[in-house]
Amino acid sequence: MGVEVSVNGLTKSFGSQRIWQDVTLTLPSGEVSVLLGPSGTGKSVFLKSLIGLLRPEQGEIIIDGTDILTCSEKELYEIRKLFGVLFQDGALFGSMNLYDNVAFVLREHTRKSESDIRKTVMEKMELVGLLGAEMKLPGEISGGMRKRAGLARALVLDPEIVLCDEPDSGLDPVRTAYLSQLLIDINAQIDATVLIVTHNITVARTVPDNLGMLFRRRLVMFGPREVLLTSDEPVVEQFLNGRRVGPIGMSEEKDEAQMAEELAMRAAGHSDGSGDEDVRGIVPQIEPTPGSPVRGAVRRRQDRVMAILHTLPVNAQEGIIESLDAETLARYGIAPGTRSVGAGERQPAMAGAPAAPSAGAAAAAPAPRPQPGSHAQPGSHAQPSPVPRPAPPVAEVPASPWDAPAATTDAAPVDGAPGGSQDGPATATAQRRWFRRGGA
Ligand SMILES: Nc1ncnc2c1ncn2[C@@H]1O[C@H](COP(=O)(O)OP(=O)(O)OP(=O)(O)O)[C@@H](O)[C@H]1O
Repeated sequence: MGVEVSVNGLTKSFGSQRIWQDVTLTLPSGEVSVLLGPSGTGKSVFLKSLIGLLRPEQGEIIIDGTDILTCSEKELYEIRKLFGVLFQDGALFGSMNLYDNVAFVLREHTRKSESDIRKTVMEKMELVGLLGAEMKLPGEISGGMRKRAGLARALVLDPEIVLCDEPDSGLDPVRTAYLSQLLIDINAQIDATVLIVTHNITVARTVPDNLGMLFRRRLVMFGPREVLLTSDEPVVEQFLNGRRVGPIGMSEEKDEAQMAEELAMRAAGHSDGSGDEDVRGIVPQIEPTPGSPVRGAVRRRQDRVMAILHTLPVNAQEGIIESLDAETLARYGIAPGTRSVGAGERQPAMAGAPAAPSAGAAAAAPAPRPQPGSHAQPGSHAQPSPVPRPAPPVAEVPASPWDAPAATTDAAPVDGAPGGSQDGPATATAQRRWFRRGGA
């Protein structure tokens, strides 16, 4: 199984240009995560930081128990061996055929014999559907095939963590759909932890187990896919719908006058650049091609998400519960007809939330609260909101730049019922007991 990547309070600047700050998230072992964000928000910088190619000035990146920002060069070298990276352009050597491009890594970094190298290269070429194209040069094949070749090369050292920088860039929607399927199939095959950076809304909606978004130098949210896909956060809503109206502007920042003008245009019937329909909502996730191994991440993620279900926004809870069959619901002690089990978005964070089954589980909750020893500071996500926004999320949920999470919410009672009715447990402890009993 792939290793967990835990990022705490990470801040990166180039000179006086702050790229992002106080980024805290965990990529759970073996799961697929997508990081979204408008152009220039530092997604590629984030990927490069994870692999130690760039050095954030603050925070921690814990991989396999090692903080790569403070470890020795030798340790970093070892940690890097865990990674396979698919760069935006495939980063293939133009003068080498695909076979040699893939073999290059093995020749450089291992002492394998040529016959062993051949075995591995052909295995990876088969995995990405390129058997028969080994002798072609990168310039002789399509963009989609180049991506596949780049992926074969990324997989050649059997990585435990796979980073993909805009795997869809330059691909048409059909090739993108094939590549999305391939990424899921590969995850099923090798059970690696995968992080994909993209702007592609379809990829974001259909591929990952977890979704996050960078905007205005902050991680707006990170958590189970259902949280972002049902979010009312204006910046998430705008991005997922690909519309002009919203906080994201052409050059990222947008002033109130422009916002007002765009709203007036929309009210007057001008298209805002999106389709008519709001595309938010939980759509089915791509499953491995029939005949592939079962994705180990699915069951692990289900256990993890169900353990934190009560902390998620109500919309996300409802979507998750709806997606489960009666037998699965029963396994988690959720009674038929239950729509949600926690006060979610209408409530502050619950005191002493139940222990998660693994470090990854807790950390993969959206924007976990800063822990002792973490560099993230309470309230550090605070930023004035330029637009009216819906009710604030729970402190454990979106680390939104629009919210100033109250440092004291940990101790606040939860006085709404699971599902938001008025007669439920009055405290977090009571709610936990209620959850264990299987709800109302
Ligand atoms: N090595 C570097 N030195 C100085 N500035 C850099 C460096 N690398 C990236 N930047 C700057 O960091 C910012 C974020 O760049 P990055 O490529 O990470 O954005 P992105 O979100 O991946 O964008 P896109 O979606 O367009 O690929 C940009 O302003 C870029 O110019």
